[in-house]
Amino acid sequence: MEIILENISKKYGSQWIFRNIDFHFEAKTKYALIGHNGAGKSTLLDIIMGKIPYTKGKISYQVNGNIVGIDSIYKHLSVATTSMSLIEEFTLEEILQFHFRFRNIVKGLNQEDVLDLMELGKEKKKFISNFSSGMKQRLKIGLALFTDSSLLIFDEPGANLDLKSKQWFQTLLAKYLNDRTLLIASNDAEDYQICDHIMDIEDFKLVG
Ligand SMILES: Nc1ncnc2c1ncn2[C@@H]1O[C@H](COP(=O)(O)OP(=O)(O)OP(=O)(O)O)[C@@H](O)[C@H]1O
Repeated sequence: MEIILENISKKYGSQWIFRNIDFHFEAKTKYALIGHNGAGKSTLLDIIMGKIPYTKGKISYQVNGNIVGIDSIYKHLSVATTSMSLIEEFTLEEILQFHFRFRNIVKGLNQEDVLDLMELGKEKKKFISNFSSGMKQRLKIGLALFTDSSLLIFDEPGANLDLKSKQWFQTLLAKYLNDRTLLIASNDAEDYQICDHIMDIEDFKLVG
């Protein structure tokens, strides 16, 4: 997916988070968004995914040269953020069944494969409410990564992951990203080592 930001500005109350931003996220390219706490990384991702409105400007999206409207962008993206919640009353098995009733699994995999790849197969009867924070993060990452989409968004994917899980994330990302566009907000270089470009949200310039 290609994402074109034209003159984008965002204000909360009287506070401008960013103003007059022009940027072109190219298709099939991997971007890291970095910047100090409160710089606006999550705000930008939330705008791109259509979760919150922007104040001024225009965003357009294209998949394989076709324009996608903001009202149907959700069909093309998959997301894992620390702020999103999981349905705690479901077991792991139920949440996968529920999620993949609405979204397709990436080609070549089935739900059992997804359980195995998340390394949570033994927990399939466990309620999400009884998952540890790291297990929940693995699940969020798995649901996003194994959903067939053309834009993958991760906001602080390394949150709550131990060293082994961070390695697990990197390995799976390298194997299953395919030619999707990737946006990762993080200040931990380990999380975004796979990225082609690093963008500093403070001035919207590529720094790597
Ligand atoms: N709903 C909101 N209402 C008012 N201000 C908000 C709201 N959400 C975010 N902000 C403000 O917008 C600014 C950017 O926040 P944002 O969460 O996008 O930063 P961030 O770069 O993701 O930070 P972090 O690295 O701490 O996650 C902050 O000043 C924050 O307080």
